[in-house]
Order: sequence, then structure tokens, then C-alpha cells
Amino acid sequence: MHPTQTSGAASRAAAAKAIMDVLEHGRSLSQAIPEATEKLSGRDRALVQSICYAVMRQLPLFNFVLAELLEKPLKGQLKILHYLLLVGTCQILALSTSPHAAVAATVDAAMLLGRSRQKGLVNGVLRNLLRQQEELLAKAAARKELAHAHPRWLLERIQEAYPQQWRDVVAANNEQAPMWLRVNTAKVDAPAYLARLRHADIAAELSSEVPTAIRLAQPVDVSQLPGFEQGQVSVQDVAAQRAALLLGAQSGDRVLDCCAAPGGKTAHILETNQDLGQVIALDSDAQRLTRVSENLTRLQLSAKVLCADASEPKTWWDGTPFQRILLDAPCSATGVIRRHPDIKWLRRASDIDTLVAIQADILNSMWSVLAPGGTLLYATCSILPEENHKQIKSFVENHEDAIWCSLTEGPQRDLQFIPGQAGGDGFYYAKLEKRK
Ligand SMILES: C[S@@+](CC[C@H](N)C(=O)[O-])C[C@H]1O[C@@H](n2cnc3c(N)ncnc32)[C@H](O)[C@@H]1O
Repeated sequence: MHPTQTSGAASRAAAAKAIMDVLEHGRSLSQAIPEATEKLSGRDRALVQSICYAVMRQLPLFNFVLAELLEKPLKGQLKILHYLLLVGTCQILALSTSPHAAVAATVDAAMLLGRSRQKGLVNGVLRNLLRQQEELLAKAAARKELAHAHPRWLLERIQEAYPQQWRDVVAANNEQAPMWLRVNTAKVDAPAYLARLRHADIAAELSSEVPTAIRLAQPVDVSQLPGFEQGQVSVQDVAAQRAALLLGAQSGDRVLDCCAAPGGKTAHILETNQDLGQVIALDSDAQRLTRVSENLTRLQLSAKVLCADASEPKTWWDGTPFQRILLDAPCSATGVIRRHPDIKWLRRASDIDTLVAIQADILNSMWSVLAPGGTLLYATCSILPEENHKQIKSFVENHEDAIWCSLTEGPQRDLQFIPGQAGGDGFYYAKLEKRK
């Protein structure tokens, strides 16, 4: 095999393995891709990434096409070939890979996956796809559920929650999210940083709603961002950048970010006010917490980083109440599907009730460590009312000392953003104050 062909084949084989890892073993793409691409170059890794994400975005369509082309499903030892054919199909239908390269590299990948004897099968299926592409796509177009590309349970929940907007939500979920930056306004203001980006030939624009946010026209590697290593800027979606602003921590406040990892919002809280009292970044996941420390170091910020279970304050709380608490709760992440399309296939309908119970548990515990007169900001990157509005409504109904503060000018007190709104992720915010 020619060397470039070998690297092309290796990236297709790695993509097939990563996709299988997600769909068979329930692992996320962000876990599966680094493992599958360990031995690949940066360029090949980027190719694997784009193939895997595109497969997750349009999985039902690609599965439909393959079912039409295969005489019988590939099972058992041959299952990996199904994932490899998804890789080939995705390159032909969704990516701008040349048909010749897509077929040749995918066929060679079969050999790398120990399936040399099925090279003919892979070649035949992909060549038939090239020949019958228009016909197959026309057949698929008649089946609306393929275009939605969501599991039925999730589609139904989105339709129920957003009877007017569900099409927009689904369409936004199937798009690629833009890259947003958060300017560290303790070091540089956003218009000045925008000028630096333009000087570096990076096209970008300021958010019209969030003063720290800049949207890039195209994603770039962070190493290309001026001042990144010096902590002038971080990567963070615009909707997530509202958290620190809505929390509104004041000088001297003792602040707890109780689900902090990887630390984007802790860092933003520290950037907005350099005069806070103690700031604690707590998370139950020790591995994710290392990212908090790394981020704070790069940004030259400091907080007490604590590995503990937020729902068990007796194991870590020193008894001094907090004036501000950010609870960025573990959730279904249904607001960030455009960034993590594997979520659609990893989540189960039954996960939602479990998450709602976990959120309620943490919320109750956080209330017990909040100072009278203090503020708790509840946030999720979910778009499901059970985790958001209904969760807070039930909490307020059961806590007489909770005041549900308004974050809007309208009748609704909480903020629910849908994916794509103002260019941001789907996000939820509710602000609660504890009566004195
Ligand atoms: C949505 S993420 C937080 C993202 C983070 N706030 C940021 O902006 O970078 C939710 C976090 O909650 C943590 N978590 C889940 N259950 C927890 C618990 N019982 N106590 C503390 N942290 C928990 C998870 O490990 C995860 O890091």
C-alpha cells in the first residue's frame, strides 16, 4: 500500500472503531476518538473527528441507505464492517471526500480491521452507493424521521416541550456549532481582543447580547488564538457565558461552584470580580477536576479545588454558608447535541428521571449551605422542562424560604434558551434567593 493510502485507511479504520465504541459500548465520542486515534497524525485525527461527528449527526439516514444496499445485516464478527460502511457512506453522502478516495481508503481499512476477506463486500456496497445515490436519497427523503435524525423518544419530548419551535430545535441540533470565545475582561476588553483577532486574520464578531463573547467565523486551533496561553481568552459557548453574569457575585462573597469541572464557569466568575471572598470549585469527578486546575493556572486565577459529592455537605462543608452558589447541574445535555451529536444515541428515555432525582438531591443540599439572603443560580445545558422549569417549580413549592427571582422582563421568571438562539447552545437558568 502507498503510504498516503495507508494513513487514509488507518483513519477510516479508527473512525469505524470509535463509532462502534459509542454505539455498542455506550462510550462518548470524546472518550472513544482519542483512544482510537492514539497512533495517528494530527491531520488524520481531525479527519476521524469530522467523520465520526458527521456519522452521529445523520446516523438514521446512513443506516437506512446501508440496509437498502446490504443483502443481510452484518452481525457478530462482521459488525465492525457495518461501522466501516457507515464511515464510507458518510464520506460519500455528507463530506466532500472524493468518491475514489472514499472507496479506496475504506476498502483498505477493512484489511486493517482484520477483514481482508470482506474487502470485496465493502467495495461492492460503496460502489453501488455511488451508482444508486440519487435514487436512495429520494427514497430516504420520503421518510421524514430520517431527516429529523433523532431517536423517537427524544423527538417526542422535544415536540411536546416546544410545539411551535421543535423543528428549529431539531434543525439546530443537526448543525455544527460555531466556536465562541470568552474574553478574560480582567486582562483585555472584548473589542480590543476582536481587533487582535482581525490582525491575526481570524474573522470574528462580538455577541450582541453577552459582553464577553466573540463568535469565530470558522473554528481554529486554540494555539492560533492570540494570547491564549497568557489567559486572555477561553473557549466557551455564548449561552454558558451568561452564568457568571447572572450569578452576579459581589466583592467579599463566599462563592461555591458545586459542579465545577472542567471549570469554565468558575474561571468566568473569577474573571468578573477579582475581589471575591473564598471561591470553591467542587466536583465529584477527580479526573475532570484536574482540568479545573489546568484552566485556572492558564488563566492565572485561583480557587480552592475540592473533590467531593455536592449532595453530601457533611463530608466536606466547614459550616460557613455561601453568599452565592452556582449549581450547573449534571443533566441530559440535550441543549448541546450540536456539539456532541453522540448524545442522541447515548441517552435513554429512562435517564431523564434519574437525572431529575440527582438534580433535586443536589439542589436540596445546596440550599442547606446557602446563607440567608444568598443567591443560588441553577443552570443546565438541557432543553427538557423536567430538568429545568418543572424542577425549579417543584423546589420552590416545597421551600417556603425560596424566592424565585425574575431573570426576564416578561411573565416567565426563568430563562430557557433553545439551541441556535443568539448563536448559542440550549441552556437553562433560574435564580433563587433565600429569605433572610
Ligand atoms: C454540566 S457539568 C459542569 C460544567 C462546568 N460547570 C463548567 O462550566 O465547566 C456537571 C458536572 O457535575 C459533576 N457532578 C455530578 N454529580 C455531582 C455531585 N453529586 N457532586 C459534585 N459534582 C457532581 C460532574 O462531574 C460534572 O463535572
